[in-house]
Amino acid sequence: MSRPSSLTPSPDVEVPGPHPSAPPPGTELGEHYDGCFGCGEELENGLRLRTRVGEGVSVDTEFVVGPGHQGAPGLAHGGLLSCAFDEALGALGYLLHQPAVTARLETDFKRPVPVGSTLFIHAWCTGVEGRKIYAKAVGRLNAPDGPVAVEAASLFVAVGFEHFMSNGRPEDVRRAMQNPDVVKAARAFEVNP
Ligand SMILES: CCCCCCCC/C=C\CCCCCCCC(=O)SCCNC(=O)CCNC(=O)[C@H](O)C(C)(C)COP(=O)(O)OP(=O)(O)OC[C@H]1O[C@@H](n2cnc3c(N)ncnc32)[C@H](O)[C@@H]1OP(=O)(O)O
Repeated sequence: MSRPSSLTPSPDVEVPGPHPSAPPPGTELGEHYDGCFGCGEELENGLRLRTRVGEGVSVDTEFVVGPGHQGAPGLAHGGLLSCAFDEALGALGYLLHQPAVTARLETDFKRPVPVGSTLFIHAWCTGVEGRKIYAKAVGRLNAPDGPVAVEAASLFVAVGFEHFMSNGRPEDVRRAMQNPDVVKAARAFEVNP
């Protein structure tokens, strides 16, 4: 099936503000699920990213690149950098109070990212059209105003909670639903698990 390739919304699209009950700027969002490779706090080999709410529908995420994240010797693996961006962009759904999944993610690698560096990722929503949530992100080296190393653009598609319930491996879904934090995350989206 052919898909439109653009990751840019129509010029007249509305750029939404945060949902009235979205957490205020500065709030740390915490993990949305302990098995998440991007944000799971206890996941041994995960990225363990922490994300803070920014102004409007935006977030800031820091990725500390460690020796377990290498592609070439001493340099971050591009796929893991894309993963960090997927996580940061996905967190915008919290501010819109809308569960959503990545449909497209485009990543531009502009500079090498060495092990030991911190990538400061800023992600923001650029528009919502029906179920389609457009967003962009930029990653800067070692400081929020450091040189740009990575840029990303994405299209997320809004889904209902049943997307996770009916597509996830049943034992993982059952285990997740026993975790009060996941139930709390689901409630934060005002969906009924
Ligand atoms: C029980 C416990 C649960 C715990 C959970 C707690 C809450 C957590 C909530 C949130 C966590 C956030 C976590 C962030 C982590 C990172 C996010 C990820 O990595 S997500 C994983 C990777 N992504 C997928 O697995 C998607 C797989 N794809 C799909 O499921 C479908 O393709 C889906 C939902 C994306 C679309 O399918 P359709 O059938 O619902 O809808 P259609 O009609 O195809 O698309 C809707 C519109 O979007 C466009 N579209 C869809 N895909 C497109 C594409 N690839 N490129 C361009 N446009 C596309 C279409 O053209 C259509 O546009 P027009 O409305 O007609 O204008």
